[in-house]
Amino acid sequence: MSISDRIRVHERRVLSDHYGTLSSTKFEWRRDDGTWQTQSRDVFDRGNAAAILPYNLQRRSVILVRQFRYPAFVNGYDDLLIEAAAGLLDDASPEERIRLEAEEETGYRLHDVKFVFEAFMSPGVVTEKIHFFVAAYEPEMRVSAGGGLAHEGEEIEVLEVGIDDALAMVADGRIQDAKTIMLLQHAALKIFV
Ligand SMILES: Nc1nc2c(ncn2[C@@H]2O[C@H](COP(=O)(O)OP(=O)(O)O[C@H]3O[C@H](CO)[C@@H](O)[C@H](O)[C@@H]3O)[C@@H](O)[C@H]2O)c(=O)[nH]1
Ligand SMILES: [Mg+2]
Repeated sequence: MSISDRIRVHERRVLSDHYGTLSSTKFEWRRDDGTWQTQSRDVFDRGNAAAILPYNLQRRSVILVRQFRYPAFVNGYDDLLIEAAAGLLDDASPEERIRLEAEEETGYRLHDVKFVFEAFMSPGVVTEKIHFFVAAYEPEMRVSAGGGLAHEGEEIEVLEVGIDDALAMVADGRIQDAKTIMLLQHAALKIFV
């Protein structure tokens, strides 16, 4: 099924074109009763991304990262943010990108990575879709300290956390990043059973 015959795009203006593109589009949407309604929406396009949760069943642990996020800070989160490792795809495939990103940020060179689902994270405003992965890890897969790219401003701490502690951190607000909560809940439902 396609809904493309319900949309007539009239005008798209680029408001900002820097790390991402912010545009404003005027379009008509054909409502259920058949009438055409004019709407305007601002849209931020920064490309798509991938995120991963490395897990170890024997240790009942997961690997997370911790870093400064200015948008969260400016919205009242006065601490470093705990997240699953993630990165923008640029032009790579999600699987290719997430292996590189996992190693760059966590220092773990993962073997099999498994795709679990994909999701729009803020579909009213942001075009971004995140591709989600999980991967089993062993301590000896750690080949470097990780930490991200300092020259890009990244300063990433690597955390090995018990799954029960991580879920408690979701419950009490110490973990507030959506992609991380989604992956931890997936792990609780499908991996640590
Ligand atoms: N100077 C500058 N650099 C930027 C800007 N935006 C991004 N960058 C650079 O681009 C890098 C992107 O790093 P990635 O690891 O590829 O992406 P990410 O920021 O971790 O994004 C992931 O997490 C976000 C927060 O949850 C997600 O929003 C995003 O979808 C993705 O999953 C940043 O470290 C930073 O160096 C910007 O506006 N200005
Ligand atoms: Mg990242």
